[in-house]
Amino acid sequence: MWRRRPTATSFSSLKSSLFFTRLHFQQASQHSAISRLPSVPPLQQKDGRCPFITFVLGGPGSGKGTQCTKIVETFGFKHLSAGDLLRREMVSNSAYGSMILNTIKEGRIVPSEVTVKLILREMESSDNHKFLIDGFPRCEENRIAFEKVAGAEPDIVLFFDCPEDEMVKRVLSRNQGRIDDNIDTIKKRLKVFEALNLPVIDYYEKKGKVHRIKAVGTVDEIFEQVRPVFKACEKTLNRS
Ligand SMILES: Nc1ncnc2c1ncn2[C@@H]1O[C@H](COP(=O)(O)OP(=O)(O)OP(=O)(O)O)[C@@H](O)[C@H]1O
Ligand SMILES: Nc1ccn([C@@H]2O[C@H](COP(=O)(O)O)[C@@H](O)[C@H]2O)c(=O)n1
Repeated sequence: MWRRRPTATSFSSLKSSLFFTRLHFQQASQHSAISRLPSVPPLQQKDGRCPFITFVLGGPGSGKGTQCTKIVETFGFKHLSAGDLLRREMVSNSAYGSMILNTIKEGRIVPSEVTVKLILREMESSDNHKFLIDGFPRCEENRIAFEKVAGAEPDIVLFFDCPEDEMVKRVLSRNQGRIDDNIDTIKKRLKVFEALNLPVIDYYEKKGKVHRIKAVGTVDEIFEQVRPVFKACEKTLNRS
């Protein structure tokens, strides 16, 4: 369970949904607008612990979800896939349902207000303090909104670096009935990844937080690059 200090800002106190939606469509002006949001004190768990946050990034089909499953098994993290949370919200009779459906179909990015709220709700209801936040932040708006609202930065960022042709091949053979696993949407998702997600990776690279994983080879071979990243921060993982 999580507790926020009394001064922490919640979404309800952040201007309005319209504010975030407008930001989504006005990438150029978003940074100055979001940067005016008040910062909040860092989230702390009920037992006084701070969460260990890993952002898991990479293009569509780069293998993020597959590797997260192995990290959960080996290191006991809680896996939060932003895409899964949005798909669950989409089919839950939520007011956001049709907006999420259309956005995913088009390979675009759902406004941060929605996604950050879903992620924080999961974090707040978890007893775990180690989180893999998979497929988030997808753009600078996501990143800034999370950092402002959660009052936290990731401890580390994993970037699964995979050639485009391999990502396309994997997505097209995933066969899970996803509405965005078709060639037209994949092309759009790849463009969005390059234009909006790579700048986030660059941002964290400059802060020395990115661990770049060459995401080719078998699942086990790739995991052998991932394992030492978490081994190296075992002390921090068990911090109190
Ligand atoms: N190393 C690998 N070699 C071959 N196939 C893989 C590998 N890793 C994952 N896959 C397969 O590729 C597909 C995409 O993997 P996964 O769902 O983990 O990617 P993702 O990055 O989470 O994708 P998305 O962002 O689209 O949700 C899955 O069918 C998965 O089984
Ligand atoms: N932060 C995010 C994450 C995802 N989306 C939308 O969901 C789609 C599927 O995401 P996966 O991570 O499961 O591939 C993605 O293409 C986006 O439309 C989002 O908006 N914001």
